Amino acid sequence: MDAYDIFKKLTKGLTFKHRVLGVKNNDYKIKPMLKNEDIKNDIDLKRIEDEIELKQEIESNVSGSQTESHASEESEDELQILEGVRIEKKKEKTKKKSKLDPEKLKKKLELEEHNRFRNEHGIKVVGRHVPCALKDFNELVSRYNVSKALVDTVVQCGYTEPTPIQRQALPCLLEGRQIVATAPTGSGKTAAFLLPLFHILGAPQGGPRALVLCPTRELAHQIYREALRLSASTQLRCSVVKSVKQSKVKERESTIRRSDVIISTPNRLCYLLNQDNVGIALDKVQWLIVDEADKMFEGSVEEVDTFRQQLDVITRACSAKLAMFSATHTPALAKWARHNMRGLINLTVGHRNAAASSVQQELVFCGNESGKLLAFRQLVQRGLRPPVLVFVQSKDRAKQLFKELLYDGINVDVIHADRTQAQRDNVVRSFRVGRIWVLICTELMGRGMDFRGVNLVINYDFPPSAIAYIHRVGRAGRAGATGRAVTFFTQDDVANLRSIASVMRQSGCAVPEYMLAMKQDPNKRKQLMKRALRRDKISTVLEKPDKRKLDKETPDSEKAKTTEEVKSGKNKKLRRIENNNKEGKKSKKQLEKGKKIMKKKKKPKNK
Ligand SMILES: Nc1ncnc2c1ncn2[C@@H]1O[C@H](COP(=O)(O)OP(=O)(O)OP(=O)(O)O)[C@@H](O)[C@H]1O
Repeated sequence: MDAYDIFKKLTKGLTFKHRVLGVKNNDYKIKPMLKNEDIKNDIDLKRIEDEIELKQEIESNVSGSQTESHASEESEDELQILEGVRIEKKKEKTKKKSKLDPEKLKKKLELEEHNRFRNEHGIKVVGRHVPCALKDFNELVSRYNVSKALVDTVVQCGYTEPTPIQRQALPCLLEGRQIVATAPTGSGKTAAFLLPLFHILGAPQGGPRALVLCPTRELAHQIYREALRLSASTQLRCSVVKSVKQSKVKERESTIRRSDVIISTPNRLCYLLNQDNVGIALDKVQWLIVDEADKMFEGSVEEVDTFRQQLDVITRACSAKLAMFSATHTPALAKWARHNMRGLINLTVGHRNAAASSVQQELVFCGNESGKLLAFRQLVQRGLRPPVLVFVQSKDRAKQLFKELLYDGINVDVIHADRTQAQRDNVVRSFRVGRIWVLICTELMGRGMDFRGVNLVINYDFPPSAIAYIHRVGRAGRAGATGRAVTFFTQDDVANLRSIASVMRQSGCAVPEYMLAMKQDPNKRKQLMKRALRRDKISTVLEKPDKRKLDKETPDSEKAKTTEEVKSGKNKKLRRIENNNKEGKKSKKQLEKGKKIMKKKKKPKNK
């Protein structure tokens, strides 16, 4: 009888749940007390291991529960089976038993249920002790003691059930957790941050006690309108920081002091904070909400007077909790949040950095600038269903396109930074009520703007980045509606074509394979982020070609020909002057010179 046989006899009836020797989490451990030189026994132990595994497999197939009871019956702490080989019962066994504690099991099942619910709504969370998502708005009353009147107002606004971002962001903010929330365009992020504020602030006290920052004045006004709607049942005072002319500074100061919630661009608020004669204190601010948060971290750290620096000024002026919201997420935002937000919860709905799946997207190759105008007019001919948003890359191009379309018989208007605030407000209002069918705009309107019923977005100029694309096309297909986005592109736009094609593919739209396989030049893409591409003027009137562009694009042979032509043109001119001189005719310059001399001569000497 060898060692293996003895071991087999002694361990009859015993079950080894996991592999023994060298494997973690085993219930029993064989502690080799052998000297290193005893190799034979070592080999035996290996064999024993394999045998035990096999036995265990067979036993568990016959009766799973029986094996459990066998193991539990064994009360000895240690089994001396061989000289030098000892089986030790692991102390962790009692711990494992406690895992089956009914309380813990209940909690575990509940957690699994919450995760399943989140998965159903495409919600992903990263963070510690994340509050569970809301089933419906009434839960706000039962779980968080939110006033019934506030919940009723929400329902009156037509919000019958919470959107996924609202399901998860509302409990987080109501439990005082700092969050970075990323959810698709048009998915109700505004209400997701306004509602908890109204509950937390309770009765009006002034302050201000909550700040909402966003990148544009238009968006600030839109958030303000939504805040007025949702806070109708409360006495809270919400204000938007309007123009900050020197004459109005004092007026703004008192409005801010009396308000509970302030909505502003970082720029305007910083301007007021920097005024010597203005005493705005942000020390009472409890919550700082940043909408379109990733926009605040665009550009490099070295750049001056950026949103990032303005945000730093504001966060230093108040010791508030932070919540960041956007449809897109960037590494710069993630880094800042990691360093500045304690107990952070990262909350994502759907795919990060994806276009809204409710928007049907297509790419149209137009060849060149005149091709774009032609493609646009073809779209109009086929019939546009207003309201339509048309994006161009600069205010000059917005003006040019407006001039072209003005007489095309469509109600068109334009909005850009060169228009006065009153004009901009007027245009937005007219577009909302349907007086304007086609609105030409720049990146100014790309983020956050919520125009009900926009069913077509035309990217007349290719977006400078995939992030800009996601926000632009997200002006259509909002709040559960469907929409369409058409993006024109020319040979000049290939730098960003692949990334935008990937975004389209991710949201389920058809894109040609070659676009996804294209090489991308990261330097060119970075340049495009800083400075927009130079494009030919939008015009049906033939213009002189841009000489600089011509020089770049014309091949050398062609260039030589062109230079020859220019030279011969110059020579022709010279020849004409020469001929004129020969014939005794004077050039214009010569005539003017002569006139001046004559005038001098005519001046009276005795003055
Ligand atoms: N629970 C809800 N049920 C129905 N509609 C809702 C709900 N919550 C918000 N909405 C509506 O959805 C639309 C889009 O909301 P909102 O502007 O807040 O979107 P967003 O996520 O901030 O979009 P963006 O990323 O473009 O800024 C609004 O018209 C709003 O009234």
